[in-house]
Amino acid sequence: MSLSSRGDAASEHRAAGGGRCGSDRPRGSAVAAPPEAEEDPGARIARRLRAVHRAVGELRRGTPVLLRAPEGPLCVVAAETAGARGLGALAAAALAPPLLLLAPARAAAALHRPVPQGGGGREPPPAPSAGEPAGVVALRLPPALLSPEALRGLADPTAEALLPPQGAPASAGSAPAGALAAPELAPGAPPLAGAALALAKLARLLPALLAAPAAEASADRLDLLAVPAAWVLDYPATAATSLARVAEAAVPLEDAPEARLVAFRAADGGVEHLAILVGRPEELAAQGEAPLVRVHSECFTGDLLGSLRCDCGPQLRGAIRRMAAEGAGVLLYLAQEGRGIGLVNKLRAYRLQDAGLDTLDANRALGYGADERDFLVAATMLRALGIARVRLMTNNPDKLAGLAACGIEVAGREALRFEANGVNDRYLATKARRFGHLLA
Ligand SMILES: Nc1nc2c(ncn2[C@@H]2O[C@H](COP(=O)(O)OP(=O)(O)OP(=O)(O)O)[C@@H](O)[C@H]2O)c(=O)[nH]1
Ligand SMILES: [Zn+2]
Repeated sequence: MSLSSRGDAASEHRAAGGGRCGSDRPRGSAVAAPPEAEEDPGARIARRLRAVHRAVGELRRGTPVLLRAPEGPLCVVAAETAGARGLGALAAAALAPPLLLLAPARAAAALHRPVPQGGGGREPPPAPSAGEPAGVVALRLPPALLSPEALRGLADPTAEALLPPQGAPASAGSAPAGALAAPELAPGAPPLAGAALALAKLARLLPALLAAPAAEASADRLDLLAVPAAWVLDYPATAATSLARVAEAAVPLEDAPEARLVAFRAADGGVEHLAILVGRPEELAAQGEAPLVRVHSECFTGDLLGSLRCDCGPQLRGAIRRMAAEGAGVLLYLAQEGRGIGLVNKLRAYRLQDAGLDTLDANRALGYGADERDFLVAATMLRALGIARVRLMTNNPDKLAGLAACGIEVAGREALRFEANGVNDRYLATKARRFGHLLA
């Protein structure tokens, strides 16, 4: 069986960078890591991961963070969570008026017009979005838009429209709203804009941040967390390769009484991923056979609630049943909700889909890539289980390519298709047409 994807239906998503392994970000001077003293490599990795993890927490709390690089720090606060205190701290740190950093699709919506390719951004996008419509766009905001409510409206396409199209009357007799309080395209984005957006994505927030250059001393002066931009960009790959087994127990399942769960955790104590082992797949692997493997991204709505919007629930149960029938298999249950954008953003994407966008364009309208996952996490877990060859249960050619790129030999593909249910028809059709899924 050919493992390559259908040549005639090369998906635009894959052309945009699907199926990679870990970070392939360019290493430019703008994000070079600072020199570090001699340190045990494990301790160094854990320290870097922890620093990024803490920065993620600060953004989620609405507190600014200082991104460090040789060019000088950039102070950023997330548009979604910034309150008056966060904006005050950013203003106190700022050496110049702040800019709003957005993904191109969101910037175009905020400006009510297309943005030039590259959008004035000077830095290539970070790894999770490599190949997506490029760049980060910076907007200048008039003072009226430097409020928490206005920033949330600019960041969130599902928020009530705060800004009528430029020139459209806000209400009878008043001046055009756009003339009073419209964002403007800035000539360029700051050098660390890509790292800023990457940090917001790690926080599973809308990728929209207010950013200003700051002095090094502002970290101490204002008690702000500072983290090297390079560590932010490296976080997904570093976290994935640091995964280690932390717990294991037998968990008999309705469909597979001989099941065990193995939990994996990254060195920063961050998000945990699970392997569900049916039978003894490690023994098959030790004998040189390729066990059945499913790489399943978490879907709270489909897996747990039985949502009809997707096909995740039937795929989860169906894969476990097939493994039980065959006597062995591994299902990796990865904490990659919503193809890596998180549950809150997936709900937002559903709102946009209810308004007419498909699943791919909805992600982009939020400022995310079509698929933010990479499969280094899965490859690391499989290797830790002693499994280097697999028969992969999937319809997604990116998973085949992604695992192979991470050094796992994909000896075969097992389709995992379920009939459309009357609600998910368009979703499945989009997966086939725009992601190149093998659903025919
Ligand atoms: N962003 C977003 N995520 C979705 C949507 N519908 C389902 N998901 C998420 O998509 C992920 C499931 O995708 P998958 O089933 O791995 O895998 P796949 O890419 O479809 O490939 P298969 O292996 O063939 O199933 C889960 O994390 C779901 O939460 C959607 O409309 N938008
Ligand atoms: Zn789902």
